[in-house]
Amino acid sequence: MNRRTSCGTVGRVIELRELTKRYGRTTAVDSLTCTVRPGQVTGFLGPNGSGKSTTLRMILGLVEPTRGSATVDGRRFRDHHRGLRHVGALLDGGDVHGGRSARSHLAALAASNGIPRARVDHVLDEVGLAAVAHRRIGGFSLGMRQRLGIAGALLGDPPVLLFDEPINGLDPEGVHWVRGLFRGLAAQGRTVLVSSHLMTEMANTADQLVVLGKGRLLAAESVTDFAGRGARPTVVVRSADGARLAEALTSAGGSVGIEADGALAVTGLTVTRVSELAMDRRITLSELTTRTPSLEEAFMNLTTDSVEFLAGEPQ
Ligand SMILES: Nc1ncnc2c1ncn2[C@@H]1O[C@H](COP(=O)(O)OP(=O)(O)OP(=O)(O)O)[C@@H](O)[C@H]1O
Repeated sequence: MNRRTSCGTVGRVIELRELTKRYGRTTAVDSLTCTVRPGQVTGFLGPNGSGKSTTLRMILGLVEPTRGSATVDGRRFRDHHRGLRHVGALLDGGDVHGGRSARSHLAALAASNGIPRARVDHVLDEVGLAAVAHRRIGGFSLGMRQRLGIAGALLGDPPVLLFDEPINGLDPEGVHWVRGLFRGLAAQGRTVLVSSHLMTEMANTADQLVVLGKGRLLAAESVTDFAGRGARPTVVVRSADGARLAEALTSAGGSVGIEADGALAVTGLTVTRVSELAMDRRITLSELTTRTPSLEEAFMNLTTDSVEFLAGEPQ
């Protein structure tokens, strides 16, 4: 990657304090308090409609909070006077003038933000659009528009970067590229906040997670801690004497479910305890393993109660 490590790039802390936005009777963001730190990629996760975009817009001063505050480096975005040179953002990749070329779009953005023109070709190169820089944006694929939006965010070489659903429309090569880009930006000491409604997209990219459900903070912790807390490991145990085993496990305080293939799925007891209980009763086991929930399962467990519409639910 051909990036300057310039700009005295000391990343900046984003602080959200009791941040709240109401639209009529809808509370889009509800008393959100959290800190997003430099030098790491923070995944901003939540189901559709959980308030991610509204939060990003409040950080950028595009939406006025009903209550609370969103600051970068201790000040509101609009008090920084450095615009795109302070915080770069991809909000909606499709939201550009289709009649312009990629280069003229970025040149106009550079001019209105006091950014040197040389940055335009630099970022076009960085996002892989140099060869199509002269083409009209109207003919761009969704993936190319996303890349252009990312170029716009990088244009001011800012210490703070916000990306709203940046992976939408990117092909697998694009997804791989964008992950490396985010990690590289964080390694340079920048603050990188990336929203997504899919945990799988964040699992290999983010160091930290901020998880929202119906506008409320559900979790703010490292990916590793999140993976460990989502649900307790399940002990999977199999025996020809399943009914007697299930009874022993239940009376010892375990919760026992029966899998489609007849194995027992036990929570609330360690694998050692399950083994002891079987031995005490001389029950022979044909399988004894533990299953740790995937990040995706942990995310689903945490957010299921806060999705706006569940499949199959009457609307
Ligand atoms: N301008 C608006 N007027 C009224 N309601 C709004 C407005 N913007 C957002 N909302 C509502 O606020 C809630 C949060 O929306 P928001 O777009 O911030 O969520 P999100 O997590 O970004 O969702 P998605 O992943 O679908 O983009 C939703 O219920 C949405 O309908």
